[in-house]
Amino acid sequence: MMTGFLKMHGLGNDFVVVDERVHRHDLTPARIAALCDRHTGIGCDQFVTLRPACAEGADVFVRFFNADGSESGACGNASRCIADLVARETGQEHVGLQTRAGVLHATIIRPGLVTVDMGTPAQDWADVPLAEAMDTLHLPVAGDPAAVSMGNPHATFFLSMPDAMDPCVAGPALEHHPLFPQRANIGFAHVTAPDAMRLRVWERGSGLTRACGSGACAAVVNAVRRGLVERTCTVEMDGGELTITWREGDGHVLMTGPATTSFMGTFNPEDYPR
Ligand SMILES: N[C@H](CCC[C@H](N)C(=O)O)C(=O)O
Repeated sequence: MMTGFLKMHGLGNDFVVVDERVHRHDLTPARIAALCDRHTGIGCDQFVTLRPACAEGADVFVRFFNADGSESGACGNASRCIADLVARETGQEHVGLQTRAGVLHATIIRPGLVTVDMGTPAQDWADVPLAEAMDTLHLPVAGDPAAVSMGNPHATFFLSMPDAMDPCVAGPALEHHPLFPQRANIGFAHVTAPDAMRLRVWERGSGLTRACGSGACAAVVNAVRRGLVERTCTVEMDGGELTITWREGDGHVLMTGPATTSFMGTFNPEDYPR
């Protein structure tokens, strides 16, 4: 049976979205990885499935998979895209997204521009599973990263020079470093003003992407904790900008940016390995 999909992106971080709210499709991790391949599949950074929500306040249950078929608890850019999609279907201004990391609340500012409340960051290194707490001395690159979970594990390196480190060189070794038993998304940030930074992210399971929403949230939280930026900060990535606010009071992280639909298509799952 043919399976329909939507191709969407947030700042060039691109997604194949399969709607399983009516029919389940036979999507194994190997099949997802094959579909994500840019040469022999559809091609995307993340594969997203939609199922009926079963949590209070949620309109849809969203799952995020990386290009290698592994699953992630969070994906900021895809969360904006799915909120935009549900809003277009229902006319709602507020959309609840059930994810593996909890229910996220999104607000449509206008079609194609969405704020997602990414929830509260987990405390520093404590919530990013580490093999040995705080032992960052033996990392393959120089630096003193800060780690935080936004529903998925992130480490941010703060660079004194813009683009001082090539994410494609440093990223893979750090992603797979024994320090991170669940692997990690690795951000390389350079603060350019009290309210602005440049960021590139080597993503766990997907490699270098043009933008990473949860990575931008993590970078701002880590930078605020180190006194490097204000609580509202613009994050410039290769694909464009997000505005991140780490709200005082309840400590929620708000991410605002675009959500774009590229095209619709169909594929036959049986053409891909199971
Ligand atoms: N691109 C996503 C992050 C995917 C995270 C994933 N690579 C992992 O945690 O394994 C974002 O916009 O937040």
